[in-house]
Amino acid sequence: MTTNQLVQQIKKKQSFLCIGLDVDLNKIPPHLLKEDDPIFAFNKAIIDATHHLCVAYKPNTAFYEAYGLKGWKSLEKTIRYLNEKHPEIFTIADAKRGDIGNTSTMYAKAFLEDLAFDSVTVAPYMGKDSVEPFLAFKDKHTILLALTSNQGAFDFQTKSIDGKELYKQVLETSKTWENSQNLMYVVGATKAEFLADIRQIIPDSFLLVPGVGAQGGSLKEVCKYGMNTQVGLLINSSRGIIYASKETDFAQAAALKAEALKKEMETEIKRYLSID
Ligand SMILES: O=c1ccn([C@@H]2O[C@H](COP(=O)(O)O)[C@@H](O)[C@H]2O)c(=O)[nH]1
Repeated sequence: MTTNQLVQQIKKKQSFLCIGLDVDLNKIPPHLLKEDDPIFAFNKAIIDATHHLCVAYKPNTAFYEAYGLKGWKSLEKTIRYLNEKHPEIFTIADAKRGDIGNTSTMYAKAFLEDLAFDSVTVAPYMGKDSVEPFLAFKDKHTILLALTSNQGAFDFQTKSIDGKELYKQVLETSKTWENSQNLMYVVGATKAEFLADIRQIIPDSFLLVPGVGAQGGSLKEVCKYGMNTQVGLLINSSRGIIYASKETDFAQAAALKAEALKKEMETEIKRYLSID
């Protein structure tokens, strides 16, 4: 999917919501455990109930890898279902990969070619040759960890080296890489106050922003400092949406949570932009 197609979806739906499909068998409604593939049954119900409210889905691959081959099959069924039924929706494999060049090429093939996700999250710390293999895929996106939502982000990412914070060096240096137009960046909603500085360096890039909902980040603050003329934000919520109920109404309950966030997004779009 091109960035332009993503922007068109945001305008059409007046939403920049990304729903995280982080499926934990201990948290899903017990009646689903009788299904052949409880993870896929859960995801399908959530997707069917929420697809009109969001522009992206983000399965975190850890929640599938934890269940071995079965989990990988559930991930594959989920992405195939999304690509077949809702090809207009942007898909993110939150896998946080990155390795020496030839290994990164294999990771990129796995997520962008075989599973056919639109994007994959990548850690920047092995540098240019570990990220460029992902960037080589046309109309696919590499979402680089810039400033993460967790407390540990302050251990390294905000530390100054030669007078500049490491996360800023990641942003600046990555702009010089081949096919850098295919880059997006992860910035945690819990770090909204950093967004003004971040926008000075990457005014036009899309940001994937996890951390609203369960981690307590503020959607309003993220929009205040992070929205650009094309919106430029995909705000993710996982647990805050998908685990709204453990009963048979779980998908409807998830849709209500998603709708509440989407309404807030509509307000923010109206506040800062006049897109239609
Ligand atoms: O900085 C980061 C990078 C990734 N994540 C991931 O996003 C979701 C957040 O889930 P919630 O349940 O809405 O808290 C999850 O998959 C994380 O691994 C992040 O939180 N922060």
